[in-house]
Amino acid sequence: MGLWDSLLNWLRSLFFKQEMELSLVGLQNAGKTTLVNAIATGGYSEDRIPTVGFNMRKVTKGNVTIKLWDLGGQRRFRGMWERYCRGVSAIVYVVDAADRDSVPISRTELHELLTKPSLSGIPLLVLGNKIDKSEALSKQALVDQLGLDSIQEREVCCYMISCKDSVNIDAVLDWLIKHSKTVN
Ligand SMILES: Nc1nc2c(ncn2[C@@H]2O[C@H](COP(=O)(O)OP(=O)(O)OP(=O)(O)O)[C@@H](O)[C@H]2O)c(=O)[nH]1
Ligand SMILES: [Mg+2]
Repeated sequence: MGLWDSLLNWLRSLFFKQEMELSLVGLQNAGKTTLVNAIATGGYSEDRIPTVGFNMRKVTKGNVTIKLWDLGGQRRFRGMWERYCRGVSAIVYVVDAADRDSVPISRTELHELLTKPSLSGIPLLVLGNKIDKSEALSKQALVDQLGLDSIQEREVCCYMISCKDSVNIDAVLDWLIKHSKTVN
């Protein structure tokens, strides 16, 4: 980026602050918390520490502040997904694309969530994670198996990512930032 562009960006950031609130949902072990870490610090860990209830993280990227609700994906926590998805700028639904047996359950939970009237119209970003694994589904297979084409009256986008190898994390951030709201 040239000096002139940097200066413009800096001036812009003084006047326009963007803010957004997001919820990350999806089954346990999909990689939601790992994604939050990838976005926040670029770090990756093999540790598996299930989220109990939820965690809130604030991440600032340029002049955009992102408030992330990282929700627990185990069955006992799924009932509270709706509450934490209300009023967010976007719902991010993470799927383990390499765990083929779990995809039908993931589909059911996603469509169940989207029937809630309180969440109507909220943009949906579906992320097929763990594409570094050889058994991961292709994007088209995931889109078909999740029934994404049948979702109406909201914007739906799908990316295949790997938190482990940092594949497409930039594209996710770009999408998120495009969906943030200017607050002043
Ligand atoms: N191979 C591979 N493993 C990953 C990737 N992303 C996450 N994992 C692993 O998947 C496991 C679960 O990740 P978490 O981020 O804890 O999953 P979660 O969706 O937050 O799970 P809950 O909090 O229980 O809902 C961890 O062992 C991660 O290291 C990836 O892109 N590739
Ligand atoms: Mg978690």
